[in-house]
Amino acid sequence: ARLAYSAEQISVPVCSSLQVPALQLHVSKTAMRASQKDFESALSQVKLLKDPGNEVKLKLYALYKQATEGPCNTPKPGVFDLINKAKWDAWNALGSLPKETARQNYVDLVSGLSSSSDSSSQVKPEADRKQPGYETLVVTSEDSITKIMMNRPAKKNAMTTQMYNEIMLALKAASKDDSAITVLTGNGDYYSSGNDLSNFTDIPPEGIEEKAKSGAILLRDFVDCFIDFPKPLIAVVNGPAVGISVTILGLFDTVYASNRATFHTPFSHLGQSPEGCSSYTFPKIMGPAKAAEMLIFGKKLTAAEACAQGLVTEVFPDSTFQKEVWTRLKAYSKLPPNAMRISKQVIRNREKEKLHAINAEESRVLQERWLSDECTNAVMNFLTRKAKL
Ligand SMILES: CCCCC/C=C/C(=O)SCCNC(=O)CCNC(=O)[C@H](O)C(C)(C)COP(=O)(O)OP(=O)(O)OC[C@H]1O[C@@H](n2cnc3c(N)ncnc32)[C@H](O)[C@@H]1OP(=O)(O)O
Repeated sequence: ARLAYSAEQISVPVCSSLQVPALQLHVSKTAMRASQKDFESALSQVKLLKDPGNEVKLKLYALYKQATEGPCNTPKPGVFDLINKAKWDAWNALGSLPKETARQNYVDLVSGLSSSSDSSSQVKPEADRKQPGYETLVVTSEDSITKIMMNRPAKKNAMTTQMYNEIMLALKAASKDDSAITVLTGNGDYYSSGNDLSNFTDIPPEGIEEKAKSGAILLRDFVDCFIDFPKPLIAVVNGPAVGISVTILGLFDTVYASNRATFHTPFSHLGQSPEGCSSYTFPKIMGPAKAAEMLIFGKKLTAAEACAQGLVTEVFPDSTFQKEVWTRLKAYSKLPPNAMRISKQVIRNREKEKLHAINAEESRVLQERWLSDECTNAVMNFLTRKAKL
């Protein structure tokens, strides 16, 4: 019955009954001097507040009636007269609360609502809301949404070792913060161009084998964070996506894409092999034949194709992408967070162990691939391509 009340249904009767001239208030003279002024000012203030929701409006209604008329003195409305019954119940629940106390409680409630609406209406610029400690990301939390934005637009958000580590940190923090949902997105024209190929040039003194080994550990830890992430995880794919930024999409709960986005995993071209659990999630999502075309032959999909094949949830025109997606996400973020988290667990938990094993295997195979001539030549070709032009 509570859910059946719209804000409008409640607000009309509650607000109209608040518009009672102050002179009609039957309060004692001593109490009047101190708090009638406050009460009157609270009555004016309440009209300026943002809709505080039905529960608060019922409290306000009950306190107002108690303050002005005393204990509930009208017959109980019928069971199907839902709104009037809820109002009557709220008033009746105040029992024999003295009028003065009810008036004071009303004033306190309005004052609390005013200060919280003041602070929530002050929208800070993104720079102020930005969480500190990240160099390759911009991480912000508001409206119960933690947004992790890859922030190397000049390099098409290519993922450096530092970015992998920062994304893991941000995901771990988001899993414990009070946000309901978490979003990964990219700054600039790309979502991400995948692994930063210059990662391969940073060879430690212990040699290339050690580099491949630490790369495989990093990859495994990184993908594990996505497998284990406990809250709804949404990719807002603002532009083209390449390599690992595509493969991990199979571990997200929802993928929204701009119609400018493309999805490309050129592993064979790079002498590499699939990661991000895509060797399992892609055939499951799109069937083995379509998955093979992407993962073995590097076929690039448009956003519409990726959506038709189930990798993308919905595609939006680029001109309205941000507005439409964030409006929707803000609405989703208001859903009960525990229910969303539990639903995700029910959907994902039985696969977790399998996904961890797949991740370990893919990382092991890639570790070997990174030492191959095919991979070394492809990476060198990319890194020297401009010099050759
Ligand atoms: C440890 C975990 C490992 C996980 C294994 C992951 C595997 C993968 O992700 S495989 C996929 C790797 N990515 C690629 O192969 C993409 C390589 N990049 C490109 O093909 C192109 O840059 C492009 C198609 C993404 C964009 O082309 P274009 O519009 O022509 O722009 P530029 O090439 O001029 O790029 C601007 C700037 O950014 C640098 N850059 C872009 N992507 C990467 C990258 N993935 N790695 C390193 N650098 C990248 C590019 O070199 C340009 O830099 P400047 O020349 O200094 O301006």
